[in-house]
Amino acid sequence: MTMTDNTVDYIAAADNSSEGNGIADEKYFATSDNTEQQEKHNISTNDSILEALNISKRFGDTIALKNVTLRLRRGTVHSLLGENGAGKSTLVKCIMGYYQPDEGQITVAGQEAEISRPQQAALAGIGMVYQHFTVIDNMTVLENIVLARPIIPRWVNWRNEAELITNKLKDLPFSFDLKQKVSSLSAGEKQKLEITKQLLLDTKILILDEPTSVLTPQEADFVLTELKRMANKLGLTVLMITHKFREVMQYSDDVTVLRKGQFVGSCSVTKTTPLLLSEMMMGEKMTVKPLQRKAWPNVSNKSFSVEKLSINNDRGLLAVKNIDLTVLAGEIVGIAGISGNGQSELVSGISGQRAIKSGSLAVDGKPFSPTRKNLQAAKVFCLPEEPLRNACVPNLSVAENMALRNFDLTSMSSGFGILSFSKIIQQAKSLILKFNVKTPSAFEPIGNLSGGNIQRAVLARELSNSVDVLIVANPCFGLDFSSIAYIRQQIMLARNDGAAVLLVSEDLEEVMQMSDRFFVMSNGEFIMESTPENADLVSIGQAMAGHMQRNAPRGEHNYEQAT
Ligand SMILES: Nc1ncnc2c1ncn2[C@@H]1O[C@H](COP(=O)(O)OP(=O)(O)OP(=O)(O)O)[C@@H](O)[C@H]1O
Repeated sequence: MTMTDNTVDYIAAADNSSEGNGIADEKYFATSDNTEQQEKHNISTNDSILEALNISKRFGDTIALKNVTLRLRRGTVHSLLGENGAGKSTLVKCIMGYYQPDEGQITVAGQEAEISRPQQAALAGIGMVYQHFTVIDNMTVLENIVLARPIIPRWVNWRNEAELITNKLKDLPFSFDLKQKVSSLSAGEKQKLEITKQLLLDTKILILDEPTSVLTPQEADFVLTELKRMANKLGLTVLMITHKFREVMQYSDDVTVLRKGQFVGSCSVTKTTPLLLSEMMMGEKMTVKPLQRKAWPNVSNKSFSVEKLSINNDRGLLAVKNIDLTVLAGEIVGIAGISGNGQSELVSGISGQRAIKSGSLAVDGKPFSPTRKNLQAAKVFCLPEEPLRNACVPNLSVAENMALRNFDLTSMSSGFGILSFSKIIQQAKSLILKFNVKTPSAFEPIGNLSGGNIQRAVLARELSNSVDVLIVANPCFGLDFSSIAYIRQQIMLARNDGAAVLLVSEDLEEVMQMSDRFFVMSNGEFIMESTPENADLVSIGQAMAGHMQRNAPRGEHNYEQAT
């Protein structure tokens, strides 16, 4: 086994090293004897609770997984790392029975497991918490818990169920009022309910897809501490897809890295560092350029403002309550907050996707109505959250999606109002190159791209013209660190070029890093305004969790006692 001095003891995948696939690197791929290496480096194969062995999966021409092996030790937290498109979701979907691997084998507790449906995974003791909530808002906590079972009885004795579940909850870390409607839970509570649903199913192997993305920093620490305790003390096994090195280093026992659909390495976290992990993910040393924030740019671009704005949610209830906001040209104004506090209604309202109940918008001081035509004329662009759902047509090609903003302009016509497909393809090819979108071709349906590449494609479309106002919502949700660095860089460049940028984000770190000033939004209102230099994470976390009195004077934080 060849190791450089500063290289952690990576464990090699069975056969990858000999295939000359472009990933193999001596320091990561040292031997073909996987078992021997694992035992040598203290990741004993004897206590494996789940093994996904030599898994391959192809979608048409795309090789999503090639000969990937993952071993989970009983009673550990195991992180699965990889760039966007590395194959993490495909691997866990193969384990959960959503996909059938083309090759390979899954074993649970040493026995080969036939998992062709998620229900079979549940019966084998494997449960998953997805990146987006699966709880049903209109039902109670109790109803959601019972409905999560793989087999639901025709007749449910709700009184007995309530008693049974109340008793079981005493042994679990999160508590709930079983009669409470899920719609009234915060995002953090919903996430705890998703985890609890699985734990109550007697799940032995819990798979989590970016479990902390909707949590405040304090909630994230609490949830991960509890899961690690349950793993190390009670024998639960946790597999966590994450892009956050802090979570890997602080809360995981082992880590496996995938790159371009292939196994790169697996080791105990005590034997690695974030730098080495990033190198394993990227296949090269990553140098993330620090964000270059220009001193207030001297620009003549337009500002964006809203006055006394109120917007209803889908149920007709007031979600945005009478807010005032001005974003000047050349500044990034952040809006921090836990999801479900009016941010998505705000973004959809000001970008013309939802009716405004009352109040007004202005660009450069002039009244503004966000119709498609006006957005184009005023150079207002938007990167909404979940771009696949909110800014794309999944079955249309990457090229067609990239042309959604300008297909009806004369510049994209071949004359007589006829669409020019060659111009659409030409535009896409140049944007794919410029924004480094990884896609088999411009003709690929955009829905087949990985999350990060969909995000890049939409950003490419929105930033391809000169921008006066840019509205972005959770731009880096679910992205790997290099895509995050890239997208933040692009947003900062737009600001430096004079765009007025409104950045709505549930990622506090992002708001603090990017904003010139920011608000915290809770229950439809701005309850705090500050600059990143003048605020601390703990106070903002408390404000986000709603433990701050509304309408506190600027810069003064009046907290109710945190519960
Ligand atoms: N249903 C599908 N049809 C076609 N291609 C797919 C499909 N699902 C995934 N892929 C492709 O397989 C590869 C792996 O995707 P996957 O979603 O597993 O990556 P990931 O590591 O989970 O990425 P992300 O972090 O962005 O979620 C990507 O190239 C993706 O475009």
